[in-house]
This record gives sequence, C-alpha cells and structure tokens, in this order.
Amino acid sequence: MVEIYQVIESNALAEKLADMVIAALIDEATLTPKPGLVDMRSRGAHYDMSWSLMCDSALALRPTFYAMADAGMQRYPQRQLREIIGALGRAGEVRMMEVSNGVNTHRGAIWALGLLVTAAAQNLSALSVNAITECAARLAQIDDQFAPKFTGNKGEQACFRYQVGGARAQAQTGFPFVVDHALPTLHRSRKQGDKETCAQLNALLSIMAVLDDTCILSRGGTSALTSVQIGARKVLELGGVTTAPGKAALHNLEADMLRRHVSPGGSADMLAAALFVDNLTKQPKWLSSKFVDSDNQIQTIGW
Ligand SMILES: CC(C)(COP(=O)(O)OP(=O)(O)OC[C@H]1O[C@@H](n2cnc3c(N)ncnc32)[C@H](O)[C@@H]1O)[C@@H](O)C(=O)NCCC(=O)NCCS
Ligand SMILES: Nc1ncnc2c1ncn2[C@@H]1O[C@H](COP(=O)(O)OP(=O)(O)OP(=O)(O)O)[C@@H](O)[C@H]1O
Repeated sequence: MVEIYQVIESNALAEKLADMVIAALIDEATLTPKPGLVDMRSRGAHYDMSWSLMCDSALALRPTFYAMADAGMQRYPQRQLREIIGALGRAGEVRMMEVSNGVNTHRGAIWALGLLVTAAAQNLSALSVNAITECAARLAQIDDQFAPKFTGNKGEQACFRYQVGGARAQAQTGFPFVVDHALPTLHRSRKQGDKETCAQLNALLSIMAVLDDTCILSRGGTSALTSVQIGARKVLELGGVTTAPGKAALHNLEADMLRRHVSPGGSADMLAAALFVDNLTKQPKWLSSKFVDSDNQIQTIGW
C-alpha cells in the first residue's frame, strides 16, 4: 500500500510558526476589555499606543519571528542558537521602534515569544507545553556574550530596584505562570462554557494575580503591584469575569489601575505566550504529518 502524505518544506513550517506568533499578539491586543492595557475600546494607561499601532507593530515583527523559527529548525549548537536569536531579537526591537516611532510596543513579547517559537521549531516532533517551555527556558539560561550588559530599560531598572526577576526570570524558569496559571485557567473557563473572550480575560487575570510585572513596578512601585495582584485575585475568587460580582470587581480593578496610571504589560505578554502555546499544542490542521528537515530527511511530527 502506498502511504500518502503531504511533505512540506521546513521554511513553510517556519512561516506557519511565525503566523501563529503574530496571531497570538493580535489576539492579545484585540481582547477587549483588558484593565490598563491597550484594547479595541481604549488605550488603557498608555497614552502613546493604540490598537492599530499594536497590530502594525506585531505585523512588522513577522520576519523576526520567521527568522527565529527558521534558526530553531537548523541544527546549531545551543549557545550559537542563543546568540543568533539574541541578535535577531535586538534587530526586531530596532524594527519595532521604527514602526512605533520609539514606543515600546512589543519588547517583552519579542523576548518571550521569540524564545518559545525557537523552542517549538527545535522540537516539532514533540510539541507539548512542557517540552516547549522547558526548551525555551534552557535557551534563556544561556548567557549571550553579545547582549549588552546593561540596557538602562525600565524593566531592567525595576528588576534591580525591587529585586524581582522580571521578563528574564520568567523565561529562565520556564514560564511557570503560563504553564501553571494561564493555561489551566483558560481551559477550565472554556470547559465551563465561558465565551472565548471571557476565558482569555480570566487567564489574563490569573497571571496578573501573581506576576512580578515590571511595567507595573516601574510606574507605580510595590503598592501598585500589590493592589493589582489583590484586585485580580478578587475577580477570580468571585467566580471570574462572567459573574456579576466578578464583573463589578473587574470594574473596580480597572478604575484603580487607571487612577494609578499602571498597566500589566508583562501579563499581556504572558497571555500572548499562553495563546501561542495553546494553539501550538492543539491538533494543528495546518501541519502535515511529515516535513523535510534541514538535512533533507523526512521527519514525522508526533501528534
Ligand atoms: C529580557 C528583555 C525583555 C529585556 O528586558 P529589560 O530588563 O531591558 O526590560 P524592558 O522594560 O525593556 O522590558 C520588559 C518587558 O518585559 C515585559 N515584562 C515585564 N515584566 C514581566 C514579567 N514579570 N514577566 C514577563 N514579561 C514581563 C514587559 O511587557 C516589558 O515589555 C529583552 O528585551 C532582551 O533582553 N532582549 C535582548 C534580545 C534577546 O536576547 N533576545 C533573545 C530571545 S528572543
Ligand atoms: N495590549 C497591550 N497594551 C499595552 N502594553 C502591552 C500590551 N501587550 C503587551 N504589552 C507590553 O507592555 C510593554 C509596555 O510597557 P510600558 O508602557 O511600561 O513600557 P515603557 O515604554 O518602557 O514605559 P512607559 O510607557 O511608562 O514610558 C510592551 O513592551 C509590551 O510588551
């Protein structure tokens, strides 16, 4: 019997992976309402951003994520791969700044989703939440000798001042709040029949309830971070955003954040990461079961 399958080129897979990253970034930006963040309704606490700017920035980063996925599919030694994606990430940040006229729209997202898309591309035959996040963590733990030691960025300053790990530590520890909070909340909420928007919003709140978000710390300090974490936890304890008490608590949380002029930018990045990993680990219809790897060998994707 002849086995019939479609063989697709590895660069077509990198294209698909890049498309999935962009879809996750646009889904995150489009999710409405989000407390403090840019959404379809408002700029949240960001006077210098808009929904269309977030979308333009995401689309402009497609070549960056494509190149990272492509690099992940080659058989580079891990240290070399880390340095390649580090250079791609920094070039992506430059591109982002050109498109956004100097506004930090997606720095955290380039970091988190860059590592995840590279990790996914390295492990196409074993796509599971743990395999992807553990591989991304191993990459993040490798020191990139070409990275600037100090950037002077707000996230870096907040990590130093408040002694928190920030975006870097999240990645180096395997995105624990994506794995242990956002994804279980997303799945539980969907299972109980919530609409997708509500499930994603509950997942965002589950991250906000625990993350050491340097966006919040740098603008509002420890008191703002504590207040946001307590507020997000309260919405979830009241049954999430679909219940009347939960909605009221969400409204209070948003008012408190706007009054303090803080935004959970790091949580938004972790939500985008969760949406990407969630899509990737579902049975993807877009992938054939076999592909040609960089040594021209036919590999089977293990779903
Ligand atoms: C690690 C990064 C984010 C630099 O962080 P930095 O300390 O300079 O802070 P900065 O304010 O610029 O960015 C913080 C960003 O992370 C997000 N964030 C904030 N807190 C958190 C958190 N706890 N968890 C996850 N993300 C967070 C924010 O949305 C913000 O955009 C990254 O830009 C970086 O090092 N890039 C270099 C390129 C690179 O090595 N890339 C390789 C992998 S793709
Ligand atoms: N929907 C969203 N709305 C706003 N920010 C988001 C959204 N999604 C993700 N973010 C993240 O939030 C970060 C922006 O945070 P922040 O505004 O604190 O940056 P900043 O430019 O360093 O500071 P500031 O605006 O206070 O000068 C972006 O890098 C981005 O990764």
